[in-house]
Amino acid sequence: MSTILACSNVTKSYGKNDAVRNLEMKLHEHTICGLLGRNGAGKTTLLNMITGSIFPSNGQIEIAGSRLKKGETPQDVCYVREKNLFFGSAKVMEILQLASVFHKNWDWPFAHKLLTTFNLNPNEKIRQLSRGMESLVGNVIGLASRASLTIYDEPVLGLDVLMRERFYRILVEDYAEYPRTILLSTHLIDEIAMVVEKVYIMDSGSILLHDEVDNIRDHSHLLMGDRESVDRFANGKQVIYQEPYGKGVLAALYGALGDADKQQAHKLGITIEGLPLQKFFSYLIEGGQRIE
Ligand SMILES: Nc1ncnc2c1ncn2[C@@H]1O[C@H](COP(=O)(O)OP(=O)(O)OP(=O)(O)O)[C@@H](O)[C@H]1O
Repeated sequence: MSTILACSNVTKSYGKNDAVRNLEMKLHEHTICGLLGRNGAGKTTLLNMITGSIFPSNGQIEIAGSRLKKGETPQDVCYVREKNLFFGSAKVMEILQLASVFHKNWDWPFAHKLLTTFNLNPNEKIRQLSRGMESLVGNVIGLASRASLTIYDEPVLGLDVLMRERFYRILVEDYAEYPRTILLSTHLIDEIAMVVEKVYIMDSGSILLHDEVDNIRDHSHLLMGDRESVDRFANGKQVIYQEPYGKGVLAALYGALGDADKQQAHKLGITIEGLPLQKFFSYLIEGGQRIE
């Protein structure tokens, strides 16, 4: 599988603060990925660098094998920002017409169909739209562009549950027909767990963990039991977080557990549960461990 995006040792500093620090990241062609991180983790800064809006203080970014130069906007990349930069006085259709010029794979019949699906009036002015409707205009552009690399920063912000589900469904269906690389940055983790194949978890400007969602699901476990038993069981395993729980302890563990482990846990009176992605994310961030 070829690499569409490679960030090597990327840092972006603002004064003494690094918004992104020594970040390494590779995205392969034809995957849907999630970028997760709490407020201020550096996600938007990273996306702005990948899409050429700002330039790294250090390191390099390659898109489809070409090193991104200062002031350059990468070709065949579509960036749907959290805060769109659309002109308020422009009509929805005018915004789409402008976007279509920049994307060689733009699909007009699909764009028209999406306007209907998302209940958007092409003649309405941007300033007359609700927050959710404005997000949807960005999402129509992201979908209809069919760019080799499409990046969404909080694409479902302000959308009701019906529209969120509709957006995710169309994204997955269209991706199946027109495979490309899609990166979704969001705080709504459990929602995208159904959509993405791989996640990148970011904290304090760098990637704490990247893995397939299925791997994370198989490898993340929540243990509950008395402290001594949990400590014994967890010895030699990767504990990402621990806290007191009633009279005992609760521990989040990352790694494969076989039948022998499960039998041992049973003997020790330890209960083991799976962890939803959102919970795994919280424990990983709280524990602050990097997983290689
Ligand atoms: N132009 C700027 N000047 C100074 N500091 C900045 C600037 N842009 C971002 N930062 C800082 O860099 C850090 C990362 O910000 P960034 O917006 O990338 O985070 P984020 O992960 O996108 O957060 P959120 O989820 O809240 O949108 C923050 O501490 C922020 O204050």
